[in-house]
Amino acid sequence: MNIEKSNIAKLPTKHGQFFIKAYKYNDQEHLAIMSENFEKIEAPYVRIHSECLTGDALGSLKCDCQAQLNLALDFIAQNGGMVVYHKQEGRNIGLFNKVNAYALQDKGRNTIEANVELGFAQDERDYSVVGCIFEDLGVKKIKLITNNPEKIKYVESLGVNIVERMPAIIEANIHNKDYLATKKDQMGHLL
Ligand SMILES: Nc1nc2c(ncn2[C@@H]2O[C@H](COP(=O)(O)OP(=O)(O)OP(=O)(O)O)[C@@H](O)[C@H]2O)c(=O)[nH]1
Ligand SMILES: [Zn+2]
Repeated sequence: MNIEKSNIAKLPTKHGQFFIKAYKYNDQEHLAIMSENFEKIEAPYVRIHSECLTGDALGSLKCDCQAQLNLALDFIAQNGGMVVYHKQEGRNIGLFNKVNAYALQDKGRNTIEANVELGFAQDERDYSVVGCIFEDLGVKKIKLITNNPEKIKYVESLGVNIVERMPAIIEANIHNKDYLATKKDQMGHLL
């Protein structure tokens, strides 16, 4: 396992106080964003949040990422847990390719068709760093915040016990309703 771990630092945010720890893994840098009481909780809430610069930072309405991230940070600051900021932008095709995928979506392709037309699978994410982060932080039992069955499957494959699944459902808008429908109908998301 080729993983590099940073020291832990404090991160005060508008959502609450957190600690952060960075990980370098296969040329990508990821973050564990932990509530202050994280280590004392037997089954912490965990959100694995895949990077979406257009949503997370720019407030794009084409997806539900920023709202999900805000929901998770607010909830975890209050209830204890961790957000893994999984830096696999665009379901791991990268920002450049995601912009090209968006350009194809402007011409009528859905989120899956656009990926495939660019030569990618519908979802190129690899969650193995999440397993390394769980191991590093001694995570054995969690309450997982997600609608994505692939994330549930991955966490279960680690032998980590999911004692509860908390949905992360955001109200649709006119820009993301087709995207959310594709996730539900064709990607099996629990929406
Ligand atoms: N390639 C591509 N990636 C996208 C698109 N829209 C969002 N993403 C990326 O998809 C990832 C988020 O995936 P989502 O399907 O919203 O959510 P999820 O992480 O699979 O599941 P949840 O845990 O339920 O939120 C982020 O990496 C986004 O950058 C798109 O149209 N094309
Ligand atoms: Zn997004």
